Amino acid sequence: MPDPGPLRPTHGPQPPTPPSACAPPASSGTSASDFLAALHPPVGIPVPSPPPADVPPRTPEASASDTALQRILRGPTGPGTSSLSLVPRKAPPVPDPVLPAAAPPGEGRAVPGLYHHPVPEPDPVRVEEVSRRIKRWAEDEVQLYPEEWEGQFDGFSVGRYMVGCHPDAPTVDHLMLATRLMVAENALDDCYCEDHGGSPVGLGGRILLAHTALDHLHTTAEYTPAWQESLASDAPRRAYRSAMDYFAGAATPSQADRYRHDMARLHMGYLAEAAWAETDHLPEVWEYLAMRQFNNFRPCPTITDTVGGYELPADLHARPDMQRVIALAGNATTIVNDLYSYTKELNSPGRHLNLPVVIAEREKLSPRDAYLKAVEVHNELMHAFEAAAADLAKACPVPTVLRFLRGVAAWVDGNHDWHRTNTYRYSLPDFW
Ligand SMILES: CC(C)=CCC/C(C)=C(\C)COP(=O)(O)OP(=O)(O)O
Ligand SMILES: [Mg+2]
Repeated sequence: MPDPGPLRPTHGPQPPTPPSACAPPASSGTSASDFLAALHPPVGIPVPSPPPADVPPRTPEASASDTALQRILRGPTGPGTSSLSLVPRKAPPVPDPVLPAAAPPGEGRAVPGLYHHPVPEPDPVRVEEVSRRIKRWAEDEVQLYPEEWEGQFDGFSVGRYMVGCHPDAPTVDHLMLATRLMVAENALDDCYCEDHGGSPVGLGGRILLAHTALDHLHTTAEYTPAWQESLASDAPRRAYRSAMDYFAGAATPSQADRYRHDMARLHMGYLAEAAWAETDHLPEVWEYLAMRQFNNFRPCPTITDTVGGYELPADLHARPDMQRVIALAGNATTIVNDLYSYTKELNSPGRHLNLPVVIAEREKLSPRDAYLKAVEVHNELMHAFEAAAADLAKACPVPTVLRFLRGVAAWVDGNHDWHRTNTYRYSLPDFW
């Protein structure tokens, strides 16, 4: 392990980046395809299994949806897309003898036909250390959960999640920045919105007050103490405040502000979902996708530079093409959640919106066909993300942009791997 160095990114005084900073240097040679190829070095994990050969005879409706499944498994078919196919078209490639360690294939199955990139097994030494430290933080620093929720906390496997999503973090201290925030974000979702006492009723008030743990109240001397006390008054607020204090101590002011903005987006998404639940409104598919662009993992990949110990300058982060990359990455990762948490959410009380459920109801498809269509939506988002990232890498091949794009892509892949392997939390439907 190299010398950990300081936790705060090396940002120093930086002049604003002139637009010309993105002009490709004559010698860079960066092309969109070079960038894509370097993003996903091969790892020794088998591609998702195609459907078994001994399927029972199918009805005409099932045959039509099989065609959809085959299309997903086949992958894109245009010129130059053969490397994107999920089933071998010719002879299988010769295995690389020096592949990184593979996750045991028995630990959770990928959604068949889902376009994704396998990742190396997260470093077990780091996973163990992050898991140990996050439990101490949760129990001793923020009193996150009552004893009876300990099993669920452990089953969430946040250490494996964050080590897998941030392979370039220089130290465990850097990984802890992301891990605390991930735990805090989930604590608020569970306790305010979902199955640990959450409800759509009154959610706006609760979320706004919790948001002040991230974006502080600046008010008069008379009212400041009551606000300060409120930050210790429930587990989500204790977790938000502590996780944000650690994060802001390591981030630059603009990185901390980026995170606040992304969390405001997330909170707006929670509120739209809650408003629809209160009125039993079933959104159109595109409306659901718009809500899910906000109720979204976005705040997690966008801290990849702070966790990596460097800074993507604010003006490069704000570029419309970077914003598109980030939005597509967030959307693909969040639809991954909809697919893996489908059966968990079907079994939860009431109607829990997720993409397959909304497609089934709005487009009058069977649960299986709706699920397969949701896989196709995901795959299109993933391909759009990769194309947008490759275009941006070509248009702006500066080191921080390239590293940030790689960090976001690593987060996307690590997120998929965590969902695939978290069989404590998720299980696939019986559609194949
Ligand atoms: C970590 C983070 C920023 C979470 C915010 C939004 C969120 C909880 C998700 C995108 C996960 O979706 P969902 O609430 O459906 O989670 P589960 O399916 O219950 O795991
Ligand atoms: Mg879900």
